Amino acid sequence: MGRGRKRGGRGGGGRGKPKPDEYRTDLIEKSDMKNERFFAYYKAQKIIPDEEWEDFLDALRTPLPTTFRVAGSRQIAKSLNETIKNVHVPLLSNVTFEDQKLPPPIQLPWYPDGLAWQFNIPKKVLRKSPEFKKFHSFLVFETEVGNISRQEAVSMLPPLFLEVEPHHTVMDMCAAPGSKTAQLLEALHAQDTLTSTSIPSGLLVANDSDYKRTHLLIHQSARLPSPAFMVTNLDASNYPSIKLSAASSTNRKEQLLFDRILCDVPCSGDGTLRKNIGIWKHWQPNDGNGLHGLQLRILQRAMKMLKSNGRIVYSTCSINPVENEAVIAAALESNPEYHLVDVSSNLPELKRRPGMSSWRPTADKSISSTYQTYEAFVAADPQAATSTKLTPGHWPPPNAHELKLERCIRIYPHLQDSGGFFVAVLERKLIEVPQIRERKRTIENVESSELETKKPRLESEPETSDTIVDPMPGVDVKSVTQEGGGGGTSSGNGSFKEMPYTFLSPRDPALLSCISRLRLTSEFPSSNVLVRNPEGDVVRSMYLTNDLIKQIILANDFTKIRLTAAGTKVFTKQEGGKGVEAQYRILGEGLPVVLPYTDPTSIVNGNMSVLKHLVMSHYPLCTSFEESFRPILNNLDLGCHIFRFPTEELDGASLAHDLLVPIWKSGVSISLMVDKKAKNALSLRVFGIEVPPSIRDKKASADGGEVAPAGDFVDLNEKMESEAGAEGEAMILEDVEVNSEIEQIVVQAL
Ligand SMILES: C[S@@+](CC[C@H](N)C(=O)[O-])C[C@H]1O[C@@H](n2cnc3c(N)ncnc32)[C@H](O)[C@@H]1O
Repeated sequence: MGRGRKRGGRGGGGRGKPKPDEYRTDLIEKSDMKNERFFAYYKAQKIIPDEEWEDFLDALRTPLPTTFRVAGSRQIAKSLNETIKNVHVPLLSNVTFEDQKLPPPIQLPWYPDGLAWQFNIPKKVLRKSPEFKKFHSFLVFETEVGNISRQEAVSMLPPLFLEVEPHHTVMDMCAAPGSKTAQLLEALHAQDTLTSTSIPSGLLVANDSDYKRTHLLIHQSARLPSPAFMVTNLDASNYPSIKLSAASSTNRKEQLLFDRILCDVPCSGDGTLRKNIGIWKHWQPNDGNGLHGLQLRILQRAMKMLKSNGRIVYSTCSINPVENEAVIAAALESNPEYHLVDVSSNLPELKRRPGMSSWRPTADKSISSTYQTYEAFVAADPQAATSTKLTPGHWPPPNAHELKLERCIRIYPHLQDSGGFFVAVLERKLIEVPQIRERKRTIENVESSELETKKPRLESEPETSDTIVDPMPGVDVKSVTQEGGGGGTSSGNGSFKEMPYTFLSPRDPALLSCISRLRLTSEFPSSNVLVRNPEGDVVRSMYLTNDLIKQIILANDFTKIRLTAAGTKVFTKQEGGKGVEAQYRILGEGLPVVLPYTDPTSIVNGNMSVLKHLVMSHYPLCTSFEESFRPILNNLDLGCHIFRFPTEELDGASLAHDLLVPIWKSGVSISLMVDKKAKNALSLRVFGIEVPPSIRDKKASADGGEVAPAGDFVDLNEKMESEAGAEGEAMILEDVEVNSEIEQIVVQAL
């Protein structure tokens, strides 16, 4: 997408003849989908052969089909994909609406393991056809819990070309709203099983310069909780060095370098015309011209942060060579240790066109002329040359053919009914440069590349060799915060108001109580648990990180790297309700992370009818469960437990794999501690029905309030536009709270 400007277009709609208002919020007739500047500019670039021009325009004027990806960890995705293939598609294969046969969803042929789908059904049909309505509900609820991601087909490409593995250190430079971040996280977690999350040795840093948008990244990550994930809020073109712990002999801090970097840079977004139809009205070549400098600086900064033999994927949703090949060419010119990778045999079913080696920029809004060389441009209009942002780097370099720019990938809308897109895969040759010299060069190069200066938001980091306070695991020291390393506070960094990250002592009483409550084994990495306050008080939530993230937090001033999130939340404080003391409970999102360390004898085994009762009722009384299960419930201590429901089929309902859920036992009832939307998704998946509204929902509805709307099946970029004004915190899903007030309502109602 582009720079987050307001756009009215919405995806969906069919290829037939749906009325425009079925998928458009800002009406525009096909005949108005034109822009002479756009036509003149792209004809001059010769981006496609003349004989394809009309097909290209036709595709641009047709709404995009809906595409989605089955997300989540690999095994869960495969299991859900089977459900779509074997249950939903057959049900949708013979559906007619107003005497027209509707096509069922189809798999995108190029996406690995058939995990991406496309369908072309107008919104009206989704609302009115019972079969498609049910499918739509399924998509909405599975999206809410992160098992499905509505995402433009072409936007799924960059993470596939990055080829991330669990041991990789990965950076997503411009990550929000995070659809590609989610794909990268899934690749990092390739070793997760159906029920438990692995702790990768690598990490993913998701960065965005827009603070509000970083909260979308945090929201996204709650869908695939990872101790190996962190979010930063920095200008990617000036990203500071992240330090690792001091090397013991010299006490000098090494720089974190990356195996994989994604540069999905801000762009003019003209490849998204089918969705963002406002671009028809406003498009002009200076959109791309003005972004070239920032795009190049972001890519060049990434090139300095990559390990030898590492890989960078640069992508835009623009078809403008000034934002694409020109950036790649200029970056290769200044970084000769890099080359473009030939990925022509990857994703063989993907229809693509080679990158361009010649193009003709212009600064002229009405495109009366384009110029073959920078010199020709300056000669034609010396004044314009000084007043525009055009540089020689906007043009192809004289050695363009040597750079193998044809290895870049161009996707046009008419090739496979998608958006327009650009991808380039770059690798750094193995070089034997000592890392410490590399770091010095890094800083120098970044500074010298700041020709079109954008005032850096951060002060440059002092080159200190501060001592790191790193407690030995198992040694009972006072809580250690990353402030031990940098001594920074948020006040030192302008508007950055995040709370610090403080690691708990493994003997912290609150942590020990969680460990004993859940009977966690001694392998649980209890020295990697942190809280978000300077004193190390366990006020509300505890987070788990992997070793590498811990190392980074301890070695860096979190305000300098503007660390917005790190690790994943595992335990949270739960007020107990009547007669029950407050205690820490495991969160739904933390359970798969903690499960491998849980003593199996502490897990309570349930069955399908118990599950159904828990899902369909709100805070059911212990006495309302089947008789054989009541003694088990009676024997449980008050508070938090883990229940396991094994694979089973009962009365047409089926669990495809073991299900593990957090449960809370209060004085009189037990409840499933999962978010309302997750509960609905579970119910639809297992029992084929939605959860009936709770008493609280009914009461809210009677009072004229809003009751958990199912919402639309929207993609993150669209969601961004509508939620941009909302406070990030409000978007983070929280588990349901059980409190005495709700308990009372339940008891009264029963
Ligand atoms: C094309 S969008 C990224 C889409 C994202 N990769 C995804 O797949 O969901 C570009 C992002 O870059 C961010 N951005 C713009 N300028 C930036 C900069 N200088 N540094 C870092 N991020 C920047 C914008 O806030 C926007 O979220």
